Amino acid sequence: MAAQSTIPVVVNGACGKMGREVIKAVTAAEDMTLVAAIDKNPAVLGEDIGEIAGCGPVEIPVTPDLEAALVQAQSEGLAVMIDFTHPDTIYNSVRAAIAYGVRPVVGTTGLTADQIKELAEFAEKASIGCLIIPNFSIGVVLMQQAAQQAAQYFNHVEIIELHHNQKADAPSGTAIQTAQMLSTPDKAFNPAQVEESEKMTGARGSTTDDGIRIHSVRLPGLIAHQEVLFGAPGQLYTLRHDTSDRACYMPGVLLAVRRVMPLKSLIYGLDKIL
Ligand SMILES: NC(=O)C1=CN([C@@H]2O[C@H](COP(=O)(O)OP(=O)(O)OC[C@H]3O[C@@H](n4cnc5c(N)ncnc54)[C@H](OP(=O)(O)O)[C@@H]3O)[C@@H](O)[C@H]2O)C=CC1
Ligand SMILES: O=C(O)C1=N[C@H](C(=O)O)C[C@H](O)C1
Repeated sequence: MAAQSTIPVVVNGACGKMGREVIKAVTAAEDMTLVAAIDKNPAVLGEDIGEIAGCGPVEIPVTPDLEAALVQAQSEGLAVMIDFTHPDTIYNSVRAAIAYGVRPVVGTTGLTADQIKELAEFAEKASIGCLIIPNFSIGVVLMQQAAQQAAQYFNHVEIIELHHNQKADAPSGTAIQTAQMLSTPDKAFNPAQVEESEKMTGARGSTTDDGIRIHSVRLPGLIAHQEVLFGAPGQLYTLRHDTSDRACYMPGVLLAVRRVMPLKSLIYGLDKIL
């Protein structure tokens, strides 16, 4: 069989904040062909997704029918579904893509650890690559790696994530992944110094099994930001990442589309494919 010239791509959640950036990036990528743009907003169904994304007409109408798009993509070669939708629907969409032989590249956050495990088993059985990437920006990977290093030397750490107030899930996928990356067997963070009592529920944030605190802020005016604060007697070490434009995620998204093609199982995190 002749090698395919471009990667057929389905974008799920195409009309959303991330979806519109992805449409611009995919249509500009020479090695990818946009096959379908899926969204559920009735007001935009049938409209040209290029017009909605602001990159000019691309003659792909917005449709709500993910399954038909997966069938079409699969018929055009080894295909990829990029998903930026909603925590409530992402599990079923990933299962559907794998069932149709289409490789999922998942930016949508909010999957539970159990769901990720099940999807990994499903992808493994189907021998289909799948990437779940809580954050596609290189700056966040570097912040997480610096935090991982610092966690070897500090016993006290709290994460503050700050996002726009349209965000459905809390804490952010990035904060959860960051906390996971700091975990090592046998280490409990933030050993209590006094007996604390919360006078308002949630004042001290949520706590991971190994004691890392995560605090979530939601405000208009924010995009996506995270601080990792390490404390020790006499010093504070603060790492911070700020997103000022969602374009920052696109190099990571396009890299993930290329990297998922030869995979036969699920990988979690951009750091694993750089
Ligand atoms: N991994 C990463 O680097 C990043 C991840 N994200 C994550 O991506 C997700 C989307 O974020 P964002 O773009 O800001 O959100 P938006 O709400 O702006 O966009 C989501 C889009 O998906 C549509 N949608 C929701 N459910 C479905 C469905 N079942 N089928 C088809 N379309 C659907 C929405 O339609 P409607 O408006 O009608 O609901 C909307 O158009 C979130 O989970 C967010 O946390 C965001 C930024 C970066
Ligand atoms: O909803 C967002 O905006 C973002 N979601 C991701 C997350 O939950 O970590 C990635 C980034 O923080 C932007």
